[in-house]
Amino acid sequence: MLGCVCYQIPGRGTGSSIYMQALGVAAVVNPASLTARCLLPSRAVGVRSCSSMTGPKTAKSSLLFRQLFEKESSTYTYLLADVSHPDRPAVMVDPVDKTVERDVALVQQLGLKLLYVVNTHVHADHVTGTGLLKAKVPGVKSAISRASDAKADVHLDAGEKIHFGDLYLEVRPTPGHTKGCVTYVTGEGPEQPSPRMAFTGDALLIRGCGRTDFQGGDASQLYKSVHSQIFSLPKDTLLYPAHDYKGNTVTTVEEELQHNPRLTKDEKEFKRIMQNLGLPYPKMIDVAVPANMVCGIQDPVAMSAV
Ligand SMILES: N[C@@H](CCC(=O)N[C@@H](CSS)C(=O)NCC(=O)O)C(=O)O
Repeated sequence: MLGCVCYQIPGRGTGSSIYMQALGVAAVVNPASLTARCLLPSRAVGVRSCSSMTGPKTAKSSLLFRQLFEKESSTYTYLLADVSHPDRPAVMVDPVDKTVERDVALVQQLGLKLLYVVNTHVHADHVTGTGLLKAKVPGVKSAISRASDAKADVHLDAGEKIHFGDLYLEVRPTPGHTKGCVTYVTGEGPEQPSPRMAFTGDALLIRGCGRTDFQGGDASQLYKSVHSQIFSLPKDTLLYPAHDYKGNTVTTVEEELQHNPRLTKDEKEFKRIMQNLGLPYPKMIDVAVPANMVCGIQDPVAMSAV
């Protein structure tokens, strides 16, 4: 596990809490007081009624953020929570079955209420922890893109928002590594984390990108997805991938626009690079894909005993 020390930095912004990860770059500040608003679209996940949103709010949203690592598959799991909200509601992105005990313990220790476990896509290299988390944490809902065709409690479409307290993640479709890949991006606005943060799954890796040779992969589509949905974000947006094989933890749009050895090329050259990666298939692909199409629950009878 990398960087799980939480620092609270006083005196920044207008009294808001800042939580900073030890090894990551993420420093999340929400300086502005919330004002009366009703931004939730009817398709938003975690919809609250507009009446509960009226009237000025004086509380400030503070993001608690953790980047967690599973070493066998080099997978990052992310935990986000609104710790200004009395319920401390939380969302987990891309958990791994092997580290669910650790993740549940962390959620409990931090006093969080886990609302959603969301996946960026149907992973091919590890079994998601989603099913185990659903069994261990009462009330938690699984979510994945509708385009993935995978089973889940909530199917997400482009532009939908996953709300946790006063914070949210926006769903951006980024197919190409798989047909159902999405990137989750923190909200836009004065009360949302700044800089923004994007959880890119395997669409964008640090100085790389997801392979495109199975699960509906398509190099042209991936190129367009990354350029239109990720590189169009503000330059300082922090990018958090689902994997890193070299010990990196985070990058930015600006860094990848300058230094990504694949995605800085034109589309033709990108396709040529992707056709010649020569990577062996992930060792667990035959187990992982069918398991992840059902949120990691391969045997419902066995799971009911968990
Ligand atoms: N060796 C690993 C799998 C490594 C791999 O193929 N990673 C994928 C993401 S997980 S499907 C990938 O897209 N890699 C791109 C790259 O450039 O490395 C295993 O056997 O599990």
